[in-house]
Formats: sequence, C-alpha cells, structure tokens
Amino acid sequence: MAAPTATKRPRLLLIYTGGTIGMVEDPATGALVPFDFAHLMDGVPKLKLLGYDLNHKEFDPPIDSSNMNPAAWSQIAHTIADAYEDYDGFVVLHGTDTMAYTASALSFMLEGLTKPVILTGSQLPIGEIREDGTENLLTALQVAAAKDPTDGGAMVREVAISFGRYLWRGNRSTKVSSTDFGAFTSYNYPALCAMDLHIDFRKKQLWRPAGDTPLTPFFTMDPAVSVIYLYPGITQQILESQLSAPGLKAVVLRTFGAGNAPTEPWFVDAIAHAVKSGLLVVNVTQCPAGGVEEQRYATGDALAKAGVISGCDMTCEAALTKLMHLFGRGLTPQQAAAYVPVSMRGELTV
Ligand SMILES: NC(=O)C[C@H](N)C(=O)O
Repeated sequence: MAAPTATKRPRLLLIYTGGTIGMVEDPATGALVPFDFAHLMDGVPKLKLLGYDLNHKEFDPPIDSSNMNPAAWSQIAHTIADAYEDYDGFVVLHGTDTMAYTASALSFMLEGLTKPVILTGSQLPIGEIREDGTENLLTALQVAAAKDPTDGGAMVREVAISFGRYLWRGNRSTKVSSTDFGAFTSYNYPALCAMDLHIDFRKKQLWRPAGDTPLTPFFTMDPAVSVIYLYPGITQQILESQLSAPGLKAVVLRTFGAGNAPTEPWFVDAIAHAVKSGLLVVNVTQCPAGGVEEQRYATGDALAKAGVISGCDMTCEAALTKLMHLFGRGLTPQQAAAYVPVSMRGELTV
C-alpha cells in the first residue's frame, strides 16, 4: 500500500492596509480610526483553526481607504510581486470605500497572475459584539487557499473581492451599500463563488489565463485621467473647464443610459475639439447594469462621431484604472484607445 502523501499547508500572505475591519473608536471623538495589525489578529482566535502557514505585512500606518491612491496601489503590487514565488495566495485587508478601485487597479498591474489576490474588509470592526469582519477574513483566507482539483493549481487565478456571501471579479465589482453586509456586487458579471454552507466555486466564471505566463507586474499608474459625470443642466463652461484640466490625458465620460449625451452643438463640439487635441475620451454609462451601445441612439452616435471610444460594459472603477495603467505603461492616447474595447483581465464582455 502506498504511503499517504503529506499535504502541504497552504502558505498565504495577509496584507493589512487598514479599513473598518481593523478600526477602533477614538475615545476623544467617538469616530472610527485605523488600528494596528496585532489588535486585529487578537480579535480572531479562530485563525489558528485554519492550520495555514500565514505571514503578514502591514501598512504603517494603516489607512482608511478614502486615502488610497496610486502610490498605495503600487506598494500593494510590490508586496505581492516581491513575495510571489513564496506564497500560494494573497489576502489584502482593505477598507470597503475604495476597494473596487484597488481591486481593478491591481488586476491591471499584475499581468500574468496565476495565484489568488483576494481583497476583503468589513462594515463593522472585528472586536465589536456584532460584526462581519471575522467571517469575511476567514472566508477570504479559505478562498485564497482553495485548489483546483483538475490541475492542482490555485482555484482563483485573478484579483477578486470576497465579501459577505459572494466572491466577485475585482475589476467587475462596485460598492453598492454603506450599511449592508453584502456591500459589493457585480452587475455585469456573475459571482465567481457563492459562500453559504458550502464554498461553491463557479468554475465557468473563473479567469483562466492562457498558457503558463510569468507574473509581469507594472507599478506605475498615471493619474492624468479624470471622470466627468454628465447631468441635465451641465453648462458649456463647466464641461470645457473639466476637459481642459492641465496635463489631462484621458477622461471617463459617465453618460446616460446606453451611452447617450446631449446633442447640442456646443456639447458635441467641445468633446470633438478635446478628442482632436489628443484627449482620449471613454464612454461609460452611469447605469450600474448594462453598458454602452453608442450606435443605438442618435445621442450616442454623436459621441462616436466625435471620436469617443466605447467603454462597453466596464465599471467606472475598471475604466479609470485601466486608463491609468495604459498611460502608466507609456502608451500614447492612440495606442491606449486600441486596448479600451479589449478584455485585458476579464473586465468587459466581448
Ligand atoms: N467599511 C469600511 O471599510 C469603510 C472605511 N471608511 C474604509 O473604506 O476604509
């Protein structure tokens, strides 16, 4: 009889950036403020029951995710890239407010990823009597440790958000509630996994990179990208001042419905002029679900004729960070435009 083979303990790296999950009440003001990692871990004695080989790195100081920025994304990407060969997976503890931006950014920065990068956080801090942080942390670690029995590789080979009952593709996610324990959803792509009694992976939805690619990290994000949110009553002066911000290279234009915008000549001319001057303008709908079909209505077609590129069904978070990534790689607006309708990391439906 063959001797039983020893199963290796999953080796995971926990990266604590801050967020409500590790916060405590400031006695002076009563407001929640980020607190250190040791405090966070003390609140989760069940961690030992997992039996994983767990190490951690932490932001010093930890931050509320409203203070996230490209430099912090780069710090997370560096931490993962430096430790990539030593771990089976990575769990990033992060505030919920900008988690979908960070997940989107990391998905573009970590090209060739074949290991799990799972972001999680909570609505109530670990340490409160009722809270969602313990459950979210333990579940995220289990998701990161999961193996695909068909080839023994990681089950999740992409950046994902594990929160409440679901695992979502990072660059398809959006924060939808400031109170609900199910704070995230993905309107245009199904959940990667349902996490109730069973952790039930939906293998058809999981990203499977073609071939055995090495991790190729990109750490530079160019912040010369902005978001312009349309609304009835926007004036020529306001639109033009937003389009002519110094140094601006690209704009995510949050349009109405299927990608529509006013057809008044001053509006179309301002957009066409900006495009002619070299600005890359990407059309992303304000609707949480669905996407842009520029040719469907005359009001969208006018944008297409002005040189606006369709962002298809990308979230704003994905479009913004994709553009920051493409310009960070040194692409020209013309070169970047060619990638906009292409699925680089499963961020849009083709
Ligand atoms: N629930 C949270 O984590 C919210 C917090 N303000 C943050 O994003 O850091």
